Amino acid sequence: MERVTEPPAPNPLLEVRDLTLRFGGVTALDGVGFAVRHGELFAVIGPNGAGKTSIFNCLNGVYRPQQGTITLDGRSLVGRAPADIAAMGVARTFQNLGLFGHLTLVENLMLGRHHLMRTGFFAGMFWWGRAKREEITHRAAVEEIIELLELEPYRRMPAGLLPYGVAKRAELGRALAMEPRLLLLDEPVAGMNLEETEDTARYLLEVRRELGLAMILVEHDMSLVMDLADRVLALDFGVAIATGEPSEIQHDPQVIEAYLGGAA
Ligand SMILES: Nc1ncnc2c1ncn2[C@@H]1O[C@H](COP(=O)(O)OP(=O)(O)OP(=O)(O)O)[C@@H](O)[C@H]1O
Repeated sequence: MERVTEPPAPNPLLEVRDLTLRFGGVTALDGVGFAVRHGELFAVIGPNGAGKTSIFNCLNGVYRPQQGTITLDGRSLVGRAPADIAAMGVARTFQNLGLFGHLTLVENLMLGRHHLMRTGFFAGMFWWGRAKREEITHRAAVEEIIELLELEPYRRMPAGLLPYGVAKRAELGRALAMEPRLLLLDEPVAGMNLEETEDTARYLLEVRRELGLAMILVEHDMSLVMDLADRVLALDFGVAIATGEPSEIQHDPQVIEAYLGGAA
């Protein structure tokens, strides 16, 4: 299997080099390197077990790689706790929803902004005016996201009662409420029907257009990846086998072999 390494990109937002992660005898990631540019929609593809989720877990501090470097605007992420990495601007949506079912959609989005809030509960008791002003600012930011994702009709509904496609969109909203610099999208259309998938594609394009946010997409739906991504990294058995624009990746012999080999 031939390994690819990208030539260094000028001023990338995220730079990953030589990332290696092992679980006992299993090498989940084997010297993986790639860079994500500011505002780029970057996709990671690969057959089951290729290492896609492991990359996300290394990026957000859930797993600590044995080797390699990860930098966000030049600052190292390796060894930091997930909460610190989130505070540095890396947000993630989950394959299984990460919403609080008994809280309303607005409350879930407000929670997404928690780390941006300066006034804690006790300070709020003494500095009531400041806390109130802060809440108004955060409310306004949340309302902008609700408008961007066309979630107005569901504002006061408990998240647990939202239809599936809407709940996934609400989760995207919660991640956006964190005002991230890099958004990790973990299978955003898993379990969706065609209409919901098309809607999600539209919202993701809208988010990129409106917010210019860099995103990494892990997704099994190849047509979505090929439609949305600026560039794609293909993994197989933890090794980066190709990086390039969707049209190049689609015709890459190693990528075709990885997928067809898996299906045979
Ligand atoms: N916590 C863990 N303990 C042991 N092995 C693990 C662990 N997490 C992942 N692995 C192994 O690492 C390899 C990569 O797994 P990973 O979940 O990253 O792949 P994936 O590409 O996300 O797969 P899928 O598309 O099925 O979600 C697999 O062989 C998997 O069994």
